[in-house]
Amino acid sequence: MRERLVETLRLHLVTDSALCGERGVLAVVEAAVAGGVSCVQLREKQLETRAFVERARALKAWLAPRGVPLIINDRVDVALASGADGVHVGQSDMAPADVRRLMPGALIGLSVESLAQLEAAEAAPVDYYGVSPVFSTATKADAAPALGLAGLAAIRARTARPLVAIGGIHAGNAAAVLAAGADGLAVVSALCAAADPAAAARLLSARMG
Ligand SMILES: Cc1ncc(COP(=O)(O)OP(=O)(O)O)c(N)n1
Ligand SMILES: Cc1nc(C(=O)O)sc1CCOP(=O)(O)O
Ligand SMILES: [Mg+2]
Repeated sequence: MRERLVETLRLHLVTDSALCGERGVLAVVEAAVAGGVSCVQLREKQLETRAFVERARALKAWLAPRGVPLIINDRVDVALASGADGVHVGQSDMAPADVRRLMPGALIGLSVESLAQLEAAEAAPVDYYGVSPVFSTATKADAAPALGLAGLAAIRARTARPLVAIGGIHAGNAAAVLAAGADGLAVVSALCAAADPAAAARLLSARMG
């Protein structure tokens, strides 16, 4: 059960429509999945709700036959309306227990940015943690201070739950992040801003061993 979940979370694409540019989010997702992405999180901070649901439905329709789960960032209503597989929430988003009540079978991810947040989260109904950010990143303006590999390792030592590392991760540091204890990697710019997202995903997968 845990092994299957970890396999699913292994290479997690978090979308950014500005970085995808004129190619569009769906085209970048298609290429990244062809290159080895195992899970997609649709993250839309500006899109109006109706357009967000439509984009989520289009992604779900393309991903489902390929066995790749769709996770929605922040928005349980969008996840429910689109039939998505899960929701990723942060420390100020809807509490995991409330997400679980609304979506009993969903894959629920929670961001943890410190050991204190981890301790508080261990009793919550969460399937995986987003350990964030491991390295500093320009992609999220309000990210917490970087944990570094030592911070990730300290979190690894305190929980058996799957850890998905995020923040500043690319092919050049992927192996080190896994060696520090991550089960999976979540990336935005290394895929969404890549000239060839399929090739970028293949390189990341290769570096993950
Ligand atoms: C896998 C993963 N980890 C962490 C985050 C960050 O979530 P959050 O703290 O809610 O910040 P926003 O993404 O909502 O800006 C994530 N999205 N995915
Ligand atoms: C979506 C997100 N959440 C973060 C957090 O620290 O919670 S960092 C981040 C963006 C990561 O982008 P990139 O792979 O381009 O560094
Ligand atoms: Mg959030």
